[in-house]
Parts: sequence; structure tokens; C-alpha cells
Amino acid sequence: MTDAPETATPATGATRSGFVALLGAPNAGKSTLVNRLVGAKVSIVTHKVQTTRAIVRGIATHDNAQIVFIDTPGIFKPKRRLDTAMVTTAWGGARDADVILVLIDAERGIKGDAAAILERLKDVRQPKVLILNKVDRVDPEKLLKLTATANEAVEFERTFMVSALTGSGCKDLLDFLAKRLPEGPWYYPEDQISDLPMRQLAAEITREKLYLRLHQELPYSSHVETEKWEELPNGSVRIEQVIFVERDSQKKIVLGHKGETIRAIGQASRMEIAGILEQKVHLFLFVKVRENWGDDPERYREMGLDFPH
Ligand SMILES: Nc1nc2c(ncn2[C@@H]2O[C@H](COP(=O)(O)OP(=O)(O)OP(=O)(O)O)[C@@H](O)[C@H]2O)c(=O)[nH]1
Repeated sequence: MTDAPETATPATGATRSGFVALLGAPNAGKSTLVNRLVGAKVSIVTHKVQTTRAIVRGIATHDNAQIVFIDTPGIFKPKRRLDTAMVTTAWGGARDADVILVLIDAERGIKGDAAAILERLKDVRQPKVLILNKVDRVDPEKLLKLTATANEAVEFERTFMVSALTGSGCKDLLDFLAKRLPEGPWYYPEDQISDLPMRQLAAEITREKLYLRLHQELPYSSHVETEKWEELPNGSVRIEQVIFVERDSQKKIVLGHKGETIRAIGQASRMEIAGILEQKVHLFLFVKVRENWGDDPERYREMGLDFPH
């Protein structure tokens, strides 16, 4: 990774730092785990699969170490161009990392995407750590069997059993990572938890509210962009965002009866953004129909993805 800013804050004593990639099937709990380890909300969690489109990093400081998490998009069988780009980017991120965490939903077990990830990991040289997640839902005997099966398939340095939801096992994982990363100066200032620009984070928050409210009706093809960000003299901020959908019928769903739905989404998003910024927010949401945006190379660059050829 070479894109880190040169403004790191040195801590006293020998510092450690490095990049940790999270690989896992859709819905394995990657975003929940990053949020838990970082201790603040940086990556968006919904119960829909494949919601993490851009690579979002969370930064945890633990003991003397700065741990930069690369929250990869779900690794799954690509169907559309956009999906292919996400998979390529996810594996690229893994190869740049100092440590790879392989997250498996212990309730689902090792099948489908999880099995495919283990298979592909055989060619990856970086140190690998197995994380069995959602242990709050699984009995210990099954966990032991899963551990054995996964370790037969891939050489893992360690296995951790965690619940990203309750936090169980997460401190042990942080302790391990803090010691495992190489010695070196920190990449980011101490108080920084994500290098996702605020505009993009604000768009992610609106996207989360959109999915939480319309999860049944709305396809993944919808997308939110922050188009305007204006700091006003009275200390408040005016934000304009556009929700892009692919069809007129979807636009109607997002607007809702007499604009009820978009108003509720806007209100929930505004409150959360204001909480993070600690300033008053005026949020204006617009809905636009944009067909086939998934095939537009410009969109890929905006999301930090490679356009597949
Ligand atoms: N019971 C339980 N549920 C969990 C746990 N961790 C995550 N979940 C739930 O699993 C679902 C998926 O979690 P995410 O963190 O969005 O999963 P993800 O791997 O980031 O998903 P994608 O972004 O789609 O790849 C959410 O409903 C979480 O609340 C856990 O430890 N226990």
C-alpha cells in the first residue's frame, strides 16, 4: 500500500503498523467485525448481501500498533461487470496486506463462497488467520469440526472464534494482530478512524438508510452520490445527494406515497451524519433515473475499482 498520507503521529516506544485484509463470503460479517474492532461505525452494515461496493478501511489503534483494516467487498461468483471488478479488487487488496483474516460464518459453515475462498487462498503467500464468526449462534462441537476442516484445507497461523455482534473473542484477536504486525511508524494520525472522505461516508450512510427501509423492493443497482457540500457561515452544512436508480418504477418506490419514504430516509441519514460531524446538517435528497450505470467506467474509478476489460 503506498497511498497512506505522510502525517503519521509517532507514539512513544516501538510502534507497529500494517494492513489487514478481511476476506469472506457475502454476509459473513466483515463490516460488523471491522466496526467492532475499530470501535466506531465506519463501514455500512445491512442484512443485504453485497452491499460493500467500495473498499472501506477502518483504523484501530491497540497497544502500540496501528491496524489498518481493508474491508473487501464480498467474494462471490461474478455475473455482471461491476461484480467482476469487485472480486478483482478484493483479491488485489488481500495480496497487498500484511495479514489476511479469513472470516467464515460458523452458522453457515464451509460451503459455496466460503469453500471457494479457501480453495483460492492456497496460492496466497501472506500469513492467514481463520476467524469463525457468529459463534453466538453455534454450539462448540460444530466449531471444533469447522476449525479442523478449514485448517486441513489451508495453513492458518491461528484460529479465533468470535462474535462480531456481541464482541466475544474480539479483544484476543486485536491483541494478536497488534503483536503480529511489523514494527514501523503509524500510517495515519492517531484520531483518524477511516480515510473514507466525509462526502463518501455521508453517501454510504444514506445508502444504508435506503436499504434498511426498502430492502425487499430495491435492487443493488441503486447508488448514492454526494453532489454538493457547502459549509454555511452559521456553522451548519448543506449537503445535496442524488439517489440513482435504474428505472422509473424504482424512483416511485424511493419517493413513496407523497414523498413519505424519501423524507424518512433523509431524516434518518441527516441525524446520523450530524452526529458524526457534530454540526447541524441540512440534507437534500434527489432521485434520478440513470440506466446501465453499472457499465460506466467512470463509476468504477469513483469507487476505487478497476474496470474489467
Ligand atoms: N448472530 C450474529 N450475527 C452477526 C454477527 N456478525 C454479523 N452478523 C450479522 O450478519 C449480517 C451480515 O453482516 P455484515 O457485517 O454486513 O456482513 P459482510 O460480510 O460485511 O457482508 P457484505 O458487505 O455483503 O460482504 C448482519 O445482519 C449482521 O448483523 C455475529 O457475530 N453474530
